[in-house]
Amino acid sequence: MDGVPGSAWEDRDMPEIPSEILTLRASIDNVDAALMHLLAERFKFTRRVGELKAQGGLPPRTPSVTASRSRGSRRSPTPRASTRSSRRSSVSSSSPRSSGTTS
Ligand SMILES: C=C(O[C@@H]1C=C(C(=O)O)C=C[C@H]1O)C(=O)O
Repeated sequence: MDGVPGSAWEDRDMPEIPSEILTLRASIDNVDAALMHLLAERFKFTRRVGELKAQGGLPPRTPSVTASRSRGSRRSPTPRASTRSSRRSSVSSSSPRSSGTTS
């Protein structure tokens, strides 16, 4: 790989890594872990939605829901099916600190 731009440096050629880079790498690892946790939580919720849809004879995909989600809209297209209290408990149950062993 000699002479290839961007190729890995040999360890012996590597200058000392500034401590700020080490700190930033640790922060990046923490963010990655949090993202993984959130994606796992999200998957639990969408899987449960899928189970409930299958039980209720609903189609697996609801285009209006996924479209409003990708626009960043928090408003449910089916407000009669949502309540404030259930929403609040859903949010709190997805906190990384409170649900490390709920999988
Ligand atoms: C969450 C809903 O639908 C689900 C949402 C998905 C998503 O956002 O990735 C995927 C599958 C759907 O079953 C819903 O209809 O409320």
